[in-house]
Amino acid sequence: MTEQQQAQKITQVPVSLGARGYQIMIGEGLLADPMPYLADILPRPKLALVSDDVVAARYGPALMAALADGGVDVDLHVIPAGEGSKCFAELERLCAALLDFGIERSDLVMALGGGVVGDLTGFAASVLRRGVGVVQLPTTLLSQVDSSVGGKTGINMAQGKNLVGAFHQPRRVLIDLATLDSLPERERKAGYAEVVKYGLIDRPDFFTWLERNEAAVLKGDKQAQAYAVAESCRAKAAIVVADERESGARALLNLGHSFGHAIEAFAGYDGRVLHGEAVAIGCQMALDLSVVLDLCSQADADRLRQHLAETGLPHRCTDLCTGLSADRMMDLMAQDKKVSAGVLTFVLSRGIGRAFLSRDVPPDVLRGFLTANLI
Ligand SMILES: NC(=O)c1ccc[n+]([C@@H]2O[C@H](COP(=O)([O-])OP(=O)(O)OC[C@H]3O[C@@H](n4cnc5c(N)ncnc54)[C@H](O)[C@@H]3O)[C@@H](O)[C@H]2O)c1
Ligand SMILES: O=C(O)C(=O)C[C@@H](O)[C@H](O)[C@H](O)COP(=O)(O)O
Ligand SMILES: [Zn+2]
Repeated sequence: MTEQQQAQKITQVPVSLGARGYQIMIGEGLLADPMPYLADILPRPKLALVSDDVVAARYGPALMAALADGGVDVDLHVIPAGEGSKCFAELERLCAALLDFGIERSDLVMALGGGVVGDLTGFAASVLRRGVGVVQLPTTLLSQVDSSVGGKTGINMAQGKNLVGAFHQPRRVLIDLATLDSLPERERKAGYAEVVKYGLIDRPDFFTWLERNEAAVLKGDKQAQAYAVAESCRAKAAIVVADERESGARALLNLGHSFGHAIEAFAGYDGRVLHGEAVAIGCQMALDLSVVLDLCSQADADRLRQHLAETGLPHRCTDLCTGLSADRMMDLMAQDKKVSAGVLTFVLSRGIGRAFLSRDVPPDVLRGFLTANLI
């Protein structure tokens, strides 16, 4: 770590994937002076920056000025904010803009924004000239703790979330905690659901820490945010390193997502249900289903319910998604990428911090559970 990084209290989390490995750099104010964290990987003094209209307006000018001061000429492409931009039309527009910019195979594209910008830009980078580099500059809590790390990229289809995509690891992830200060409260809470997910998967002590520090994280205490973001990145990196392309353990990161993605697809990607909100509901449903299957104690499922309620996150499907029937939910869940030979691999739980994968959920039990929890 350089002297400047030490002075600025930068936390580094490595994602040790050999030739595809990279550093996650976490600190406050990194985007105000990004060159020290990028100079070693910039191929030429020209790069493409992708953002959404909200983030571009707020953070684009200062970032571009800082890069210009460092001698880097930036070409900005702006997409409309919101989940609706994870679609073929925006992908095509972005690819055309990057080709017009003159993107070369050795170039880097920078994604400045939340998971929508990161997933779309990462996917474009994975296919342009069969693969150009991408740097993630995540500006939402969700993207800082989850989507910027691990290389999953993609777009949505009417049939389901992220059904067209690729694995494409970033070259670097720069997390500026200062950007969280302008994030709307609802978005902060939604991102917090993915933080809670890591506690539920395999970090029970982290879950206990979150129970005591959730208000500090959400209200903007920088020390608490730095710890929560770094611990989340460490949790995700450990799983990604063990199973980069989800042939096994990485599916644990999908805790709550089989239910959550079905809820998002039903709602139609129009902002009515945010990804993190759907994940909060999905995590609660995963633990409640585990109780029904006699795998998890009622006390642990209730502990999660209480934590989500205290946070102000939705935790019942009916909180956000009325009219979704058990049959429709089962149809939507059939599109889950964890389905093989027609059987869905569920992420279930034996308690807080004890998630595991199961292909043994009887369809009639699932139907009964959904019927009791929907509409
Ligand atoms: N690739 C992965 O591993 C992965 C992991 C988790 C989620 N995701 C995906 O991420 C997406 C959700 O990402 P998200 O929650 O970041 O949503 P988002 O990208 O839609 O951002 C949320 C909203 O906040 C605004 N915003 C962003 N940063 C801001 C800031 N600093 N200040 C003010 N406003 C700001 C955006 O303009 C947008 O309106 C979903 O599509 C989900 O599927 C992907
Ligand atoms: O990185 C992963 O692996 C995850 O599953 C992280 C999830 O939070 C994220 O929402 C991811 O995009 C879901 O992946 P998918 O393959 O189920 O679409
Ligand atoms: Zn997610």
